[in-house]
Amino acid sequence: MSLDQELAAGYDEITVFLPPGLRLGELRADLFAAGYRAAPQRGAASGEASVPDLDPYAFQTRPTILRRLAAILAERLPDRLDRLVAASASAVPLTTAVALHTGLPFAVAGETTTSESPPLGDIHRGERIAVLAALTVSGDTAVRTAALVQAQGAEVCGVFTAVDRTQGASGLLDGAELDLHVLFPEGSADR
Ligand SMILES: O=C(O)c1cc(=O)[nH]c(=O)n1[C@@H]1O[C@H](COP(=O)(O)O)[C@@H](O)[C@H]1O
Repeated sequence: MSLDQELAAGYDEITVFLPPGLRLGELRADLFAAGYRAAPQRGAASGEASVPDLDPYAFQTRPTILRRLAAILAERLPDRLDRLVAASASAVPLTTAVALHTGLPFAVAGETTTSESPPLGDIHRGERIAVLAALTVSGDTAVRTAALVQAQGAEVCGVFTAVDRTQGASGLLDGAELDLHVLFPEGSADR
């Protein structure tokens, strides 16, 4: 059975009959299988040990994955949150899904976002905000987004990412005094 057939046949609802560990394990396998599939191999041309790219759109554009991801991430958000902010365009599908799941409004930061051109959508002074990413690598995008949110006078209550490629984001966010919450830290076993 192909990945497409398996995902189409599989349930995508959270069910009380599935233990949480199994639920997470199945989502992890589906997410990485979809994310690596179409992605090019970094370093392959230069002869270095190749590391596959992970395409955040490939796993977020499957409703069976996105719906479960949003439900699980929503459970991990802190209480008394006022808003979500997507750290980049590639975090918009996940942020939209979590917003629908929780009822929280959201704003979007993009590559062109600067202090003169703040994230799209409302952000109000004093709000408690979670920054959402589909994927963190160096953590730079998340840190820049958090700084822009803070520049609007809002409080960043953590950065939540579906996947961290374990290539430095936790150190960078630590240095910026931001809490990084990772659903799936990428390991060699995921490839
Ligand atoms: O830029 C990357 O290194 C990257 C590698 C990869 O495998 N997949 C991938 O999506 N990216 C990009 O990495 C961004 C986040 O990178 P950092 O800002 O370094 O955390 C994402 O928004 C993607 O645009």
